[in-house]
Amino acid sequence: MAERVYLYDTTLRDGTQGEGISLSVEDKLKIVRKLDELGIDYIEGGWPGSNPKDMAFFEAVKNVNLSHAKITAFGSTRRPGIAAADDANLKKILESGAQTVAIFGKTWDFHVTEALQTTLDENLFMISESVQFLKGNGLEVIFDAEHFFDGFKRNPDYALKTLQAAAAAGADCVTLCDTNGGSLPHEIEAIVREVASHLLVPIGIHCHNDGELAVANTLAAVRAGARHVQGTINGYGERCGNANLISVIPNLQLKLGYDCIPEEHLNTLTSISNYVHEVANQVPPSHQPFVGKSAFAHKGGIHVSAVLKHPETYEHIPPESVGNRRRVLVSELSGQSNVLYKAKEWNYDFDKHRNRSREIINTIKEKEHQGYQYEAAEASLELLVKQAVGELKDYFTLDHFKVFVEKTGSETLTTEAVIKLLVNGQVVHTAAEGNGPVNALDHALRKALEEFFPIIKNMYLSDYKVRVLDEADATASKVRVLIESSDGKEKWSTIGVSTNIIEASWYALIDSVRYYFMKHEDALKDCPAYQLHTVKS
Ligand SMILES: CC(=O)SCCNC(=O)CCNC(=O)[C@H](O)C(C)(C)COP(=O)(O)OP(=O)(O)OC[C@H]1O[C@@H](n2cnc3c(N)ncnc32)[C@H](O)[C@@H]1OP(=O)(O)O
Ligand SMILES: CC(=O)C(=O)O
Repeated sequence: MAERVYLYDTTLRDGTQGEGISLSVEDKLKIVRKLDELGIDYIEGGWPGSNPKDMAFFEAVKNVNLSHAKITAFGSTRRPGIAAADDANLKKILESGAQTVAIFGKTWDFHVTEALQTTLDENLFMISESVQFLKGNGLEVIFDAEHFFDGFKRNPDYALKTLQAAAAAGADCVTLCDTNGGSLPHEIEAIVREVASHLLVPIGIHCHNDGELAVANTLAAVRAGARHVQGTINGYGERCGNANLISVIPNLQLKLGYDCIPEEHLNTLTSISNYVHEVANQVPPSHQPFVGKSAFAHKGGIHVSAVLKHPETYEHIPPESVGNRRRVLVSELSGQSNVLYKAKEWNYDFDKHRNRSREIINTIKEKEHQGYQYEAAEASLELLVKQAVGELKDYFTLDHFKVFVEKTGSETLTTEAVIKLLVNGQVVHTAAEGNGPVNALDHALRKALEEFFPIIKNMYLSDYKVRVLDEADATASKVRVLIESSDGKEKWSTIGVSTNIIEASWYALIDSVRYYFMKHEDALKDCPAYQLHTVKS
């Protein structure tokens, strides 16, 4: 049977020490429910002695029905020179009602003399008396050995004495903290092994990510005997953050064979990570290992060709095991395999030998050379492929458009677009105003098409981005326009490139409309203009 590693989440405490992360009591309660469902053993809710919000959290969480997790309060050892029973922070911990507490104490002699400005002996008393006080009040006590690795490297005897003081006073677990986050995995592994040979009490690990090694250091500690792992969801935390539990968990469970959360919950990691990003108002980093949008996104043709044969050729785990999914990107770095994969994803009957995939890929490479970027505009890519295989319908053809922008004196600027189109052999001529050239073109295009394709009323443009491609050429340079559209249910992205921003926008705009029509061919059957020819490639 797999050995158990206990998970201790500090997103709500150390996580909120990260710049830009602030959680309301309600946010914290939402995250608590998710972490409990996931199977986290301990959830550190905050520091009751720090602020009224954290205290309010401990009050509110009493009404949350948890199936597994223990709510933990955080605090420090007593201040120097006073009795533990008189220490305001320790009293607040008791007041919080939490049954488990993590208190941090100094283990690095330099911190004792410089930060606490007390004696090494007094610090040992502060640790043991604080632990005894909390144990005497019936709490489960985790001692967070702050700066343990830095302390041990400078003065191993004293650092060990601090742990022994906590253990002798009854601490249920001593957690070794790489507080400054600068240790290396081999150091962590050796030091944890050494400590484990001196202590009987369970050992925990708490790593910061200043050397980008928090996850690696956590795994090294577990290999050396730590069985209690602290971290945060998505690695939020002071400075560069904490060990990211979203990465620690699958590494421990899938790679090292430990038992952390129920097997069947592993595939909720992606949704939990996104949920916490959402609650914390953070944009999920697409490159986040295991759960990011790009974590299983294959771009290079060589990779895609192999993944189509055997996914494990370029995937360290099956994406579904953590609730993620494989994606294939098409770009100038693609081979035919990328196009074949996408065609299959779009349910096209596509064959390497029959369907000119070589020509398609060459067109894509040429267009990317001109400035297109299809990985950001899959709807335009799908249109390109569909047209190349002769299946794209000719919904409308442009005869011409004109855009007028007028500004007189202090009058408000006005914009008007005039469009002449051919729809199913019929000439349509319309004009419309807008609050800018693209908006006016969009209005005029809709006006022209509405009579023939009433479903166009269901879609709208939801985002518009412009990027100048050759900045050195200033106003003469090419621009790339990306338009995101939506019908309230789906979203799709289209692209246009030109030296003229209005022309680039037009290309992206008509791709957006053509894509919507293509995806709703069934609904088009009831439209007056549905006798369409296919577009010649
Ligand atoms: C490694 C970690 O991440 S520990 C967690 C750090 N998190 C936080 O600091 C967030 C919450 N903190 C707070 O709300 C406040 O700092 C409080 C309420 C805890 C303290 O506020 P204040 O009383 O105004 O003190 P201040 O923050 O200025 O200084 C910290 C004090 O704690 C003392 N202290 C630091 N570590 C310890 C410890 N392990 N045990 C006892 N006292 C400690 C410091 O020596 C300093 O004392 P001093 O005021 O006599 O110089
Ligand atoms: C306790 C803690 O957060 C640290 O030492 O980093």
